[in-house]
Amino acid sequence: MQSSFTGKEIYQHDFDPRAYLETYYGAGSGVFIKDGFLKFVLKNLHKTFTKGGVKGDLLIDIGPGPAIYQELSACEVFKEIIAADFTDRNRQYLDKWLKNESGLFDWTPSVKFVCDLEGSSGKVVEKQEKLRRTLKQVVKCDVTNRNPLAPLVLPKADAVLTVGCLECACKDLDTYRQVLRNLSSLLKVGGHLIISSILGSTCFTSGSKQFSLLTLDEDFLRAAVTDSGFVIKDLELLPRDYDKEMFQICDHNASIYLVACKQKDV
Ligand SMILES: C[S@@+](CC[C@H](N)C(=O)[O-])C[C@H]1O[C@@H](n2cnc3c(N)ncnc32)[C@H](O)[C@@H]1O
Repeated sequence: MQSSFTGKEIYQHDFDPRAYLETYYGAGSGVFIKDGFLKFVLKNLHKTFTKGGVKGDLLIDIGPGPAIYQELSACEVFKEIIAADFTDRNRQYLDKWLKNESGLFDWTPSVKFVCDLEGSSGKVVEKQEKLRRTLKQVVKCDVTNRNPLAPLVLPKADAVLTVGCLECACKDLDTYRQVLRNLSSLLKVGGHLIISSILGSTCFTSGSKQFSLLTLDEDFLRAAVTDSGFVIKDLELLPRDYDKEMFQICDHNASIYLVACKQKDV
């Protein structure tokens, strides 16, 4: 299995958006459907953007890949969402979704799940149109840059959301700590950082290609987020029985979801 770091250029060249979505989110057979990760993240995002009180003008979604599920709850409480990913193909895929082009991956099951959580079952079409109105821009991003969105300079955001990206983008724990500071620079003081990551794995497979994962654990994340000038407001763990075909496992087979509030720049 892959052991060396597969950086951003490998994503640019080898990461196939559709293959990734089918493998991990495909109805019934998707890895994240079967192991409960998708519902874990959707339930926590719903909690964060309702009872959790996280809302505002701007949310930046860092490393969305071709996925939109992670924005379905946020689009009810943010005026604007900006999606920011490194690869051209992922951004192009999101742009196609925004244009409601035919033949794209069908997110209906995830949209329905979120509508059910919101007590608005049957509003699947309206929910997707709401997200299409709220997701205003899809921009290039490299989280290892001090300004991850350079050359774009945005107003400070009320929230930065990142799911399953940082463990892919960082070659080591020091880089991860620096990336947290980079993401913090995008946020207002009092703004929220929302991270969901896979713990305890070194590699995943998508479209027959292997991509490295920085091996993370709860203790490291708690310390790194706190040391980056945040106070952790919510932290949930999902013990998972990873699909051994798709992931190379170390230990701590779990996923984490955390919400932290920015106290200061560091
Ligand atoms: C496993 S995918 C996560 C996709 C999605 N967030 C999800 O929840 O399934 C990892 C993403 O990280 C992005 N990525 C890798 N290196 C990056 C970097 N240096 N800066 C920004 N994004 C990066 C890739 O383009 C890819 O879209």
